[in-house]
Amino acid sequence: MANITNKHKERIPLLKIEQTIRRILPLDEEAMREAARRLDRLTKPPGSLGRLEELAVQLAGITGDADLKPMAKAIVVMAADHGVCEEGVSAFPQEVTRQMVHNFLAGGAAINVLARQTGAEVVCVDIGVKGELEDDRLISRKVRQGTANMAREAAMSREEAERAIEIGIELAEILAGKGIRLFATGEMGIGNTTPSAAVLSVLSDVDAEDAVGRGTGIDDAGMKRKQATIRKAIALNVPDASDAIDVLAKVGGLELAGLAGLVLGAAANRRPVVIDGFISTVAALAACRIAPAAKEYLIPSHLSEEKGHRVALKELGLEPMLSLKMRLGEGSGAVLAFPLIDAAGNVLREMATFDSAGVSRG
Ligand SMILES: O=C(O)c1ccc[n+]([C@@H]2O[C@H](COP(=O)([O-])O)[C@@H](O)[C@H]2O)c1
Ligand SMILES: Cc1cc2nc[nH]c2cc1C
Repeated sequence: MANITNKHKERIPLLKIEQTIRRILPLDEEAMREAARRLDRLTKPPGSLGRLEELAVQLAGITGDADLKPMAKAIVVMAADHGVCEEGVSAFPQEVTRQMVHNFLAGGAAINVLARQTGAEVVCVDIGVKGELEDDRLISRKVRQGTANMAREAAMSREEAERAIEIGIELAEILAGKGIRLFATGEMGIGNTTPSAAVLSVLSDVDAEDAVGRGTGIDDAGMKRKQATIRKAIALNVPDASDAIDVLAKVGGLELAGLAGLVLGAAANRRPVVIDGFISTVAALAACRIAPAAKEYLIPSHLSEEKGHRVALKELGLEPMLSLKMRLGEGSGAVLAFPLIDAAGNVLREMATFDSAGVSRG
């Protein structure tokens, strides 16, 4: 079992994580072969639909069924705060996290607009926002009131990181049980590009400079502070690169751990999960270090402008489908990939074959 030491085996949260890891199976090769055979009978030169064909084969492998059905979709937006904001690493104040949660719930954020356009549900989760949030439409799963400042101490305890992962797993299970067939990762957390860069730096063994970007738009002096803060946090906390849960706990964030759990839960339930920008991709990377088999369940969406995103995608071997100069987060890029994923299913389901249409093969 990947990255699980005996020392922690007795604990209940880890048992849940461990059970989930065991449930993540390789893709169904027979369903993939069947989808590929069908694609080759359709009225087009073989392979001419490129990425759409790859997507169709992957979806068949994930779901175990070459009859691709229309998919109910949900974007899970995990919101949390970051003690490291004390170091002056974001262009925006911390209270924007809570304010944006209200905006998500009221339906006024970019993710709400884009989700409506694709008929997808936005599920907003408080996994660690500072302050109280009372709203029936919010999924309240606060693990703690934001992380601690990782430049001074561990961002959270191992138990808290495990709890956040478990919350992500549980949400995937609940939503899958309610008929959701396609997941997307989304997040909101002022300051979260800093822990994301720290986690990436440790997991991919790259220098802070290559992992760090401007986030919400910090200036050059802020960039230098970000790099120095990440180096300091890593030197102080000494995260174990071979143990992604340790890395998430020491220099990560609650929404990062929650999204890692969502990826694991989606994969264990044989559901594809569309990965948004920088923060989401780092969370997916952590999930794949916990359970390498989860990788096959990931669908990349866009290339974020955030500098470290390329590094994180490369580490996962993922090639984004869109490049829109976006750097918003919230799941906005992932949702924009939904029509492409639907298109893959539609061509497999609806296109005529050479035989049925009376078209000659080459
Ligand atoms: O998804 C991305 O690639 C992305 C890139 C830059 C910023 N963000 C969003 O901006 C916030 C983090 O930026 P910062 O500067 O506060 O670390 C957080 O709420 C993210 O959703 C998101
Ligand atoms: C306004 C605002 C909206 C966001 N959405 C995701 N991250 C964000 C950061 C800010 C600052």
